[in-house]
Amino acid sequence: MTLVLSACGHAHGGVPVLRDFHYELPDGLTLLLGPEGAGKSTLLGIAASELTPDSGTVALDGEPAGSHSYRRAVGWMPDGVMPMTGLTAREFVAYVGWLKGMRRGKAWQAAGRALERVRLTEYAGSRTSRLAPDGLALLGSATGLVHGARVLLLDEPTAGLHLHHREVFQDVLRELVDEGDLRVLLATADPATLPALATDGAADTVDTVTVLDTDQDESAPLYSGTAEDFLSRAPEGTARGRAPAAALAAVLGSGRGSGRDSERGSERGSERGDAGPDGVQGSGADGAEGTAR
Ligand SMILES: Nc1ncnc2c1ncn2[C@@H]1O[C@H](COP(=O)(O)OP(=O)(O)OP(=O)(O)O)[C@@H](O)[C@H]1O
Repeated sequence: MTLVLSACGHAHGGVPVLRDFHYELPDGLTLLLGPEGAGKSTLLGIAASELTPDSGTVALDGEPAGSHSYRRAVGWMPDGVMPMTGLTAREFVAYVGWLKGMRRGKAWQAAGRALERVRLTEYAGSRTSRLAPDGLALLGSATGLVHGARVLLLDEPTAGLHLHHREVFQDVLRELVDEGDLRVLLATADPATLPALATDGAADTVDTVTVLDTDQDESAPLYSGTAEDFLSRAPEGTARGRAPAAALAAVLGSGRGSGRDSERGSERGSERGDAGPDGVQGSGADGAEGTAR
């Protein structure tokens, strides 16, 4: 099962974000990192067929994005789940299933199962407007799963959550991936989104880390590698808790040091007065499993 973006181009307001972009979603759980404006939401939106690329193709096992089977197979949780006043958690999830083309009865049954998978069964009858932020994040995942998704796309799902709730969310995601035929792509600007990255559980939790940057050549991610390889990019002696942020800074630093500033990157960089990521120069170990360009 493979979700592939081939030669995709997309511009916002005439400024290219992706150009001739190729991406194949890896197995398991992939963390998509990068600073604000790097194009993470754009990539997710295209993969979710919420955005139509200006050029190129998107397909899951040969089924084109936008087709009925593609939409059923790909679940998407956009940045920030808005509760629907008046609907219970189960009604909300069932409603999303119905929007995805399920019959009402099936959507209702599937909503119960989806809530169980994200550990929200006890809140099934609660109004969505009453759910705490962590409950909403889990609810968003349930809406992504209700229609039997094989790919789950999550945009900043844990923004603003306390550490404990991020840990619960991370454990739920890992369980979902380990249960079987599900790939997850989680986009965030914050490498501490999944607490495991800052502990020794990184390799068991995150399968792949992919990095986009504003300054990259838009045809491929700046970096893609295992969690272990990614963390090894942090300068030697970095405390484990700081390793995710330091590794990201190093990867971004090595990309920006390569002198391949894109049109978009140059524009964005000058807009922000951005002189580079925290002054960290990228070097790090050359992991065999990762690619940094
Ligand atoms: N609807 C839009 N109209 C105009 N420009 C947009 C639009 N959406 C995104 N952009 C611009 O495209 C670039 C990529 O945005 P995108 O949201 O994909 O990045 P991101 O990595 O997800 O950033 P963030 O974490 O801030 O959401 C940014 O410079 C952004 O300002």
